Amino acid sequence: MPEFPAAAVERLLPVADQLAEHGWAVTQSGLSPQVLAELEHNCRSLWNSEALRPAAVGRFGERQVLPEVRGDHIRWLDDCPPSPAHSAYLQAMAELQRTLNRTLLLGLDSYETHYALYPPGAGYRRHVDRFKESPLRTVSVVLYLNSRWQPGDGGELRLHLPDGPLDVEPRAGTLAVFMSDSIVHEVLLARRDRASLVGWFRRRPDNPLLR
Ligand SMILES: O=C(O)CCC(=O)C(=O)O
Ligand SMILES: [Fe+2]
Repeated sequence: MPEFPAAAVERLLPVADQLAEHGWAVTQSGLSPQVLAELEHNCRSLWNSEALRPAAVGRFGERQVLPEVRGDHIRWLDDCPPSPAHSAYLQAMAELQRTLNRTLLLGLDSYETHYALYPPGAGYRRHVDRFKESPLRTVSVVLYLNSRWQPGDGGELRLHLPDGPLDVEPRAGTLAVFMSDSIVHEVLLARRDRASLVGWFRRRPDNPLLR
């Protein structure tokens, strides 16, 4: 099995520690400015070419588009053409997955991810990410792609923590990581188009130890 660069693992250990202790961590992704610029460009081009679809809430038969609850537009990365930036992003997420599995024994075994764009006026009301009917999402990850974000642009991620709310600015390169089953969060209304890649590490469906 190929080893990941020691530097990446070293950088991610504090993220694993913080996640274990508090259920959330905010860090820098470690992706180069070129990769971040390409990912931002891809997300905005998909939006401009109407290749993003309004995101739904609920599962299975109950899926509904409710823009007042959730106003982002998405496209799964699996439905996008491969590119060097996508590979770099997925490699960085694989490093994170490996570090979390090694240090916290979370049994993460797959990663699902989509681009998301919140146009002005869009947000996502308070929720947790794990579905009741399909409890596989274990760790949520959001990579922000807004190179020109400024205070006043809105679209902060608000984590509702025991000590009170914590807002994360959606600046390019910032990575928010949190437990999918327990951290209540919301996206505050965006005032400018807000681009991101959102993903979930899932545990395997048939792990007998977790039944
Ligand atoms: O983009 C964010 O900051 C969070 C998005 C989110 O909560 C979700 O897609 O479930
Ligand atoms: Fe969420």
